[in-house]
Amino acid sequence: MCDSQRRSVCYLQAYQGSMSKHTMASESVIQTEFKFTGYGKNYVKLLYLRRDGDIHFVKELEVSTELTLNNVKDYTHGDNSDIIATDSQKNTVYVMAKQHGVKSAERFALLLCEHFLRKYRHVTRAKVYIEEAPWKRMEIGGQQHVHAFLLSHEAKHVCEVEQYRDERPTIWTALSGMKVMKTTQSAFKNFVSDEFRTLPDADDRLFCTIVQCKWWYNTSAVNFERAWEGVKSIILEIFAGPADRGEYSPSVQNTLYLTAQKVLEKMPEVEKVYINLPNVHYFGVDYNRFPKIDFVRNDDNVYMPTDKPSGNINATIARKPKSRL
Ligand SMILES: O=c1[nH]c(=O)c2[nH]c(=O)[nH]c2[nH]1
Repeated sequence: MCDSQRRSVCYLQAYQGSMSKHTMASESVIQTEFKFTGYGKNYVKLLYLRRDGDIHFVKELEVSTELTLNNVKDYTHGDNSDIIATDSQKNTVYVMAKQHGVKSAERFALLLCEHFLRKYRHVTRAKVYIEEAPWKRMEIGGQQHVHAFLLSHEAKHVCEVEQYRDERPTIWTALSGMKVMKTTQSAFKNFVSDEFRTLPDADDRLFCTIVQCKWWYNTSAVNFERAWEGVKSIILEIFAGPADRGEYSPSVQNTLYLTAQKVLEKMPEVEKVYINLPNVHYFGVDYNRFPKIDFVRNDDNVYMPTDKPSGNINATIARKPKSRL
């Protein structure tokens, strides 16, 4: 059981323990223990528009809320008197967006958690998960448009804030669905050579992946928008290397590690990073299988793109605690 679950069980057990015997609905049937409860509204859709003169800013979000209460009488006794309806949670999202604006998904999630904990004393935990639609300002004639936007499918930005009463919030952000490819400067060789191996050593191969990266902050004093763009740039720079010559990768594993290391080096506000780099395979077509065709000899290559199976390579890497010496 993780720390946060343990905390919740304590809250719930404290309440169960304080209930008088004759109110324990389940007593005559079976003894039960609540491990966890949570309820909220999923995917509340919201478009926030801010006008700064002629220049407009948009944030389109899907917000999911979840609350845990200091009692379980709604579950055990059908007593709804402490329930903050999921409908009211949805309304809260719209009210807070209008009152405070949406500066970033993370800031808005922090604001909502704080609000739920401050307003309702019987809420012991609040969690807000947000997915952001990737609107980008249009560029027309090389100039940024003041009020026209294009939905970019480059990468998805999601985040989650979870906060227990009297504790600091835990905040993570993720970037996902970013498909990248390089056509050289990737190799894979010298791996286990036994009776199961058919894959030859590759000195020069094509490397394609769909990046998923999730990172945990150690503070809320962060420019979240800039941090997300910062992680994205690091991922691209490590993957691609310098524009004129690239960077050699001996394996997906090594590229993944170098990326995580750079994120932790460049961003002191990040404590831990998870990266998943599926190895999306492109198999070369074997033209020796067409002996009757006289092929033009050239250096061009033809591949068969495959979506499944893909290699699954991931790691979670954290900052090492400083030794006290
Ligand atoms: O970079 C790679 N890592 C692997 O673990 C692996 N396994 C495989 O078949 N191809 C690759 N490529």
